[in-house]
Amino acid sequence: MSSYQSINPANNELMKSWPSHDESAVSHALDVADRLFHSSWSKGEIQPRLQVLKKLADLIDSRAEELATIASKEMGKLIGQSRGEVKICSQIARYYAEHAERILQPQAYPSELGEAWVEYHPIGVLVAVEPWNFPYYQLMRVLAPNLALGNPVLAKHANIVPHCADVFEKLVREAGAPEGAWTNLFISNEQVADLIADDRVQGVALTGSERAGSAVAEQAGKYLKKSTLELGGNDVFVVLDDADLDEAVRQGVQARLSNCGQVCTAAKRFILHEKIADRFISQFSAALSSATLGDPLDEKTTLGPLSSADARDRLVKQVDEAVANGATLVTGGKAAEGAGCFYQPTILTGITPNNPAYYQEFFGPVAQVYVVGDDNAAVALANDSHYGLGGSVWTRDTARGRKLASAIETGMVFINSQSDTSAELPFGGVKRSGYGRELSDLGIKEFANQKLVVVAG
Ligand SMILES: NC(=O)C1=CN([C@@H]2O[C@H](COP(=O)(O)OP(=O)(O)OC[C@H]3O[C@@H](n4cnc5c(N)ncnc54)[C@H](O)[C@@H]3O)[C@@H](O)[C@H]2O)C=CC1
Ligand SMILES: CCCCCC(=O)O
Repeated sequence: MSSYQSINPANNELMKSWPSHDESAVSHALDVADRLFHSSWSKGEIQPRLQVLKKLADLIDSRAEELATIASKEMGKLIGQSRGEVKICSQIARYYAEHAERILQPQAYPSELGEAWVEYHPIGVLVAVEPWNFPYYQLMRVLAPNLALGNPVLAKHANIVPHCADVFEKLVREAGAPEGAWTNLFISNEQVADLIADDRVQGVALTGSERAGSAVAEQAGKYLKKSTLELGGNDVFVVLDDADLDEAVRQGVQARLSNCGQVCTAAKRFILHEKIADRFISQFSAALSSATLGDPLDEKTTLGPLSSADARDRLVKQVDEAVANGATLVTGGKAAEGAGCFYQPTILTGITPNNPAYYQEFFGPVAQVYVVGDDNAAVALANDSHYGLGGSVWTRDTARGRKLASAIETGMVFINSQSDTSAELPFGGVKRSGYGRELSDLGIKEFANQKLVVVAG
């Protein structure tokens, strides 16, 4: 039985099983990608590659509804949120089409040795290992900068979103990219490891769990290949005593329930100043528990299913364990009745450091709520985490917000906005949230040979 299956998590319907790629198919894909890297496509003028990105952005826009529906059916994202994901994918393609040539211009380095500059060259074939939660965006974050730079990519997508993986590859080819520029492979973890070990592969980008990140980074390290990791997060949503409470509640609900909470930068730990905590919890709980669970294709639905039965079962176990270890359930706390992988929006309070939940990421509609007495306590709690991805701070005093943003040990902090992403801004974290940055000028240089050239003076 193929390990790549399209199963609708809203009703558990098996829509399609996808055949895996065997050794000869993988070997062929690597041969073609490596030949492409050594061709004028990768090493020549950038503009032909940027034209492909422009065309890709237009194609995505023209097929947005079809693409959004495929994603919502395959991993349960609300149709409106899938439309938003498709939109940002064309934004990323367009951003690099318009800015990559400028970003990759040689950079002068004044030096006593003579005229010196750094050039940016592609390094070769990359492997991309990506998760199901943003089935197109996670692929585009690797494709767009590396197609602009000239690195061919072999992509291994999550096993539960093969239709998204397949349609993405077809779009890239339809946009004019040659065979080998982006190749989707329905392969096993072992086949990924073999690819990373191959001399023709120069790097690997992964987004996913710590478990996957650790395994892939270990293999990359063993074979001295560059890697970037974007892993889990346990991001804080800090509400200070002078915050616009209604706006903080409104965005807090979105930040926890969007994509059924399956977002690495979702608000997961709500840290509330004691002066506003009761009001926030009351409004937040009322709003969360009024979510409309249902088919993600129904515009009236405000909370879809988790991505799979496994994801739902993991969350059930995690919340039960948190309560068994002393957490208080304010609302929710159970899988929803009926078919599909639904889970009730949930709030947990009273989580003490000796509760396993204290350091755990809840990858679903489960909010951990903590109450603190001042800003220093908020920062100390925020930083008491194995993760360091994103976070947000809510206050009417921007200087106060800036101070906390700088003190919180993560890769990204938003003030008076839930975490977000945009092509021109770097994305990534520290600690066990991984390393490296995607998007922006930083993302396109992660897998570039930043070559120094010096003309002796
Ligand atoms: N940072 C993020 O955006 C995401 C984080 N996650 C985290 O991962 C957890 C579990 O979600 P999963 O879908 O199971 O993520 P996962 O980490 O298992 O899957 C991510 C990708 O890595 C691949 N993978 C897993 N183990 C691998 C290995 N040993 N070698 C090569 N490839 C491997 C998977 O097939 C998939 O393509 C979530 O609870 C969440 O904590 C999941 C999705 C996105
Ligand atoms: C809109 C936010 C995108 C987050 C992508 C992630 O979960 O890795």
